[in-house]
This record gives sequence, C-alpha cells and structure tokens, in this order.
Amino acid sequence: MSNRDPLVTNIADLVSDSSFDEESLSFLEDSEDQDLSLKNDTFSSKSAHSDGTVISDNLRRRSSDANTAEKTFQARIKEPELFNLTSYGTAPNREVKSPAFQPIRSHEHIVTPMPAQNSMRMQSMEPQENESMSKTHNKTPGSLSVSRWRRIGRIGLGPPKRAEYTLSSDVKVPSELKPMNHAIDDDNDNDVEMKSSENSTTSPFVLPTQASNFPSDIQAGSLPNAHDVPMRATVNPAQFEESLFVKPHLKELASDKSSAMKAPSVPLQHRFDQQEQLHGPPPKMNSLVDPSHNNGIPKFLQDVATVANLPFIKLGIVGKGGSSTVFRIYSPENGRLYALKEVSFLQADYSTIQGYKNEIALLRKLSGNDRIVKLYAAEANNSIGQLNMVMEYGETDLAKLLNKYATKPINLNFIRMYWEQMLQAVQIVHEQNIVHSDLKPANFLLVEGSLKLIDFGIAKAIGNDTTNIHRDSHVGTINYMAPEALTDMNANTNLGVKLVKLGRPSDVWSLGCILYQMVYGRAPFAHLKMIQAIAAIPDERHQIQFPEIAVPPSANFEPSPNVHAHGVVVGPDLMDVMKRCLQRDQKKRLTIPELLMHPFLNPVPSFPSHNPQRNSLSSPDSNTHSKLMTAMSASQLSMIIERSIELSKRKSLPKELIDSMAYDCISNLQKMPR
Ligand SMILES: Nc1ncnc2c1ncn2[C@@H]1O[C@H](COP(=O)(O)OP(=O)(O)OP(=O)(O)O)[C@@H](O)[C@H]1O
Repeated sequence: MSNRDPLVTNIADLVSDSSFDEESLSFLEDSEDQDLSLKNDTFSSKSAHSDGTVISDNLRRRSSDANTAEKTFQARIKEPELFNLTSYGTAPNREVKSPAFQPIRSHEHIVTPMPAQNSMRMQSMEPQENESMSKTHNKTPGSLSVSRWRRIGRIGLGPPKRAEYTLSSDVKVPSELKPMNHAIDDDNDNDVEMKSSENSTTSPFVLPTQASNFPSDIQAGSLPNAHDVPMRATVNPAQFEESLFVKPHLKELASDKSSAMKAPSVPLQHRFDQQEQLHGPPPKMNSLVDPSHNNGIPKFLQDVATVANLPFIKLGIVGKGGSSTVFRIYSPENGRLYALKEVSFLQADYSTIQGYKNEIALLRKLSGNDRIVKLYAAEANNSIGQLNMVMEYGETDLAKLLNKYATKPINLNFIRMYWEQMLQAVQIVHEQNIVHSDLKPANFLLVEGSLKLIDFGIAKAIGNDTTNIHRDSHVGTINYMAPEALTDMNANTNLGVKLVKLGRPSDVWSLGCILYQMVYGRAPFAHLKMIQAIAAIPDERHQIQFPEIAVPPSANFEPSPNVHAHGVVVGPDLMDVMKRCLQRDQKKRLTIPELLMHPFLNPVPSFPSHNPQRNSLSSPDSNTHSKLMTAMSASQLSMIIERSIELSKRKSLPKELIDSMAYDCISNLQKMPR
C-alpha cells in the first residue's frame, strides 16, 4: 500500500525477503484480499507512524470499533482456505486412525510401538486402504497400526535395542528397497547408516538401508526416493546445527554440503559411542518411561517431538507465553539441549498470525547475532494448527534471575554486565529500524551466561487487548511501558481506533525500568496497582524515587529495616543512567549508543598511575584534600565509599596502591558534572 509507513514496509519487507521455506510456512501466507491488509495494519501490535516511529496498539483495541473488526477477522480466519488447515503443505494428511491407533501427539506423527512381545510389528496402508487395514490390523491392545514408518534414529543404548519411528505421511519407500513380510528386526542397528540424497542439501533423513526394516505391506514403488521427500521444516540455511549430523571430528566435511550429508555414514553405534564420550550418556530410558501414564504408552514416546524431520525428546516445560509453551528438548542425535516453542494458531486471529510471521522473519533475520537467540527451525503443522520453533536453549531468563536475587544486596558488576548486554541486544533491533515496544526482563534469555533477546513482542498485543493488558499487568509488563504507550496520542477517527506513538525512546524507557529493577529490586511502578500505575507512569507529577542507597526490598516493597546491613550506594553514574532513561519527555532520553558510551559502562580509568608524585592520598597537600572533600556531593562521596569497599575486599593490594586508586577516584569524581 502506497501510504504505508516506512517501518511497516520494513517489517513487511523482512517477511517477504525471508528466504524461509515459504511452503512450510504457507499457513502464514496472506490469502486474503487488500481490505484485510488494511485491517491488519490497523490491528497489528505494531504499525508505523508516518515519522518512522512505531505505533503500538497495546491499548487501542479497547475500542468497540476494533472489536467489530476483530470479529470480522475471526469469522474470516475460520474460512479453511485462508489457513489451509486441512492440509499440511502440499501433502494431504494421511494419518490413519484405527481404534488401536492413538497418536501420541498428532502433529508429531510419532506412534508407540507394540509391547515388547509384539516385537515392534507394524502395518501400514494408504488411507484408501482402510478396509484392508481392518483385515490386517494387529488388534493386540496397545499395538498400533500406522501408515508409513520411517526409522529416524536410535534413541537409546544397550539392549533391548530400540529405534524411533515416525509416521511420515509424505515419506515413501524408495523403490529400490524391497518390502519384507516379517516383523521389524532392530538387531542391525549397528549397520544402519544415515542415508540421504546426494542432491539434497537440506533433508538429512535417516533411512534404514536394510529392506528388512520396512513393514511388509508398504507398497514398493509407491513412494519416491529419499531425495524426493519434501522438506516440511524451515531449516535455518546452511545448517540446523551441522553438528546434529556432522560430529566434531568430521567438522571439516561440513564445509562441503554434499560431504556433510554423507558424513553420518558412520555406524550408529559408533556415533553414539562418540556422543557419549563427548556429552555423557543420554538420559536413561527407564527414567523416561512412565507406564502408569496414558494407557501404558511409554512416556518417552509421548514426549517426543519431531521438527525438521529430526527427533527430540521433550524434557519439560521451561516457560509459557501468551499463546505459547516452551519446552526444553534433547537431541538424541548429538546429545544437546534445545528449546522448542510450540505456538497454537488454531484460535489465532489474522493479526496474531501476522505477528508470528513477523516474529519468525525477524528472529531469522537477526538470529545470526550474538545477542539474539538463535532460531534453528520453524515448522508449521496446519493439521493441528501449531507452529514449532526450535531455538537455542537458555538456562533461565532475566525475570527469573532478578526474582531470585531480588532480596539480595545489589552487585554493581552484575548490573553493569547485563545492562551492557541488554543495550547491545536492543541496539541490534534498533539498527534494523525496529522498535521492540515490549521489553521486559522475561524477554531476555540467559544462554550460557550471556543475555539474548528472545521475543520481538509483535504478536502479543494482538489477541484480546483487555486480556492482554490484564495478563501483562499480572506478569508486570505494564511496569515497563513507556508513558507514551499509555497516552492516546493520536485518535484516528477514520479507523475508529486510538493510535499510540512509540519509537526507539520507548524501548529506552523500558530498559530504564529494567535497570531500575536491577538496582532497587522492583520496577519503578511495580508497587502500584495496575490502574494507579497506568495513571502514574505518564503523570509528570508522579516523581520516581531514586534513593541513593539501594536496599533490597521486602516482599511488599516496604523499605527494608536492614538499610545498613544490605544497602549499597548507587553511585552517580548509575543514578544518571536511570534518570536519563526514565524521562517522561521522550526527547530527553538518551539513545542506545549514548547509553553504551555512558561513564557507567565506561568509567574513567582509575587504575593507579605509577606517578610517584601521587602515590598516596598524602600527595596533595591537606588543604587541597579537604577542599576536594568539601566540594563533593553526597552521591560522589557515596561512590568513594563504594570504591573503598571494593578495594578493601582486595586485601592483596598494597596499601599504597589503594591510596593511589582512591586519589584517582577523587580526581575523577571532580571531573564529573554535578
Ligand atoms: N530459547 C529458550 N530457552 C529457554 N527458555 C525459553 C526460551 N524461549 C523462551 N523461553 C521461556 O519461555 C518464556 C516464554 O517465551 P516467549 O516470551 O518467547 O513466549 P511468548 O509467547 O512470546 O511470551 P509473551 O506472550 O509473554 O511475550 C520465556 O519468558 C522464557 O522463560
């Protein structure tokens, strides 16, 4: 649309520019007409204002007109052709269900094997073969009858040998593989090699090369060769962690794609032995099996996810978002942990889906960056309306971390380190002309101790706004909202909604709130009820308190009685950063580059010089010294105290050195603006 704002265009470009496997994300494609696009602009969580700033609608959708239009979306979204929910990519869903066939999770296409005595006997048939299925179907309780089994790798060690199978509706038996009319024998595990097409660079299937590994009734010739198997998943180009397939000692082969595909021809047993050496043994199968659960279906099969045609074991939920659940998953292939974000889009409205689309495009575009979480694969399963995203796994997020340390005295080094990393992450986003607009501690993930941005917040303000605000207030998001996000700046009567103008400074405010929380244990308005906070945040008359001594708050945010025991002097630099971020006037806020240059992160070097003239405090004459002291503000003195405490902890330093550093500290303080 010609009158689109540049930022909207940017986001749209990102999406269209995406080199993702478009087919796999076809559910996200617009199949609607132009008027829907217009509505989408209206209702997306972020659209752009004409001056290049982003317009957020965290509150705008309270409008009744918005509700009406929303209903239109809801109605349209249910039209099957819009999301093609009945098919998955280009292949029909061929899953066959019988009374004995209970998919563990329909989208995973993983089914349980027979009980041990049935020796993994499986049968397979085309959907149209239902009749023959009923004749041949193994009625043993707990047994399953499925179409098309494909072994994709071993998931355990030692006897009894087990293989993991996926029900792969679009996988066909390579014509050169002869069917075999007996139970699947897994004894040849050690001989099984990964087989992949020489033409394929993205579809690293593990296919048994033994004809005996295929069920008897799969029709030879009815299926294409392995390299014809369509790749449903959207795999980050070049590699979905090459190490999944190419072991470290084979890394050199990874540079050559075709070699990389051939590399896993190392026998499975050998590969797993190597894995065990490298990463320790995989989890014991017993610990994954809970026969009391789900009709005796082994828990390890319930908790298997297949993304990008790779098997993962779900180890538990690590987080929940507005419409997502995030699991910690384990790759038996390489013994590594990943995060799987499952997003349900069945109930999602049009703009929510747009939000996911944008989020994936942005994540993918930015995920090469150190401060942005890596997205390895995104895969849509239209049949159950679910989007799966495999990301790098983070041990915790900043919200949990701050929560853990909220009642402990602050550590300025901790604050400095994470503050800098947060700024670096947001700078990457801003450099792409994107305003996050929903920065909060939970959106910063700790990956091996390093902070990374995980969520671009595009989808979240889109569902039901009232719920969202309520939900957000519950988890504290409103506490990080900039004043301008709470002020209806621009009533657009044509669209019947109130638009809110947000820009990069809004992110700076949010960062300021996070920093404030790191220092004082709570965000600046967290002690207020939601309604009070909404009023106070934009209200100039409401003065934010910046105590000079940070004391960990008690549970109800009352000042701690242990001021002297736990209080830490905030210091002028840190104080200055917070104040300059938390300016209600956007124009007065510092920018991210300015914050990165701020003395808080770049203290004037205070390492002692070896100038003998000022080796100790006694160097300047006592008059000068006392003048220095009297000219100092309380906060500057506080800083000296803070430094002295730091120094006193380093008892190994000689006294002269400490004196010299203290002297430098005083001189530096003098240079600072008051
Ligand atoms: N890669 C990951 N590794 C570990 N934990 C993660 C990962 N991604 C997300 N989480 C956890 O899951 C939580 C929710 O994830 P995320 O914020 O991406 O979901 P969301 O649906 O966008 O949430 P919200 O609606 O709150 O924005 C995070 O706060 C974090 O604790």
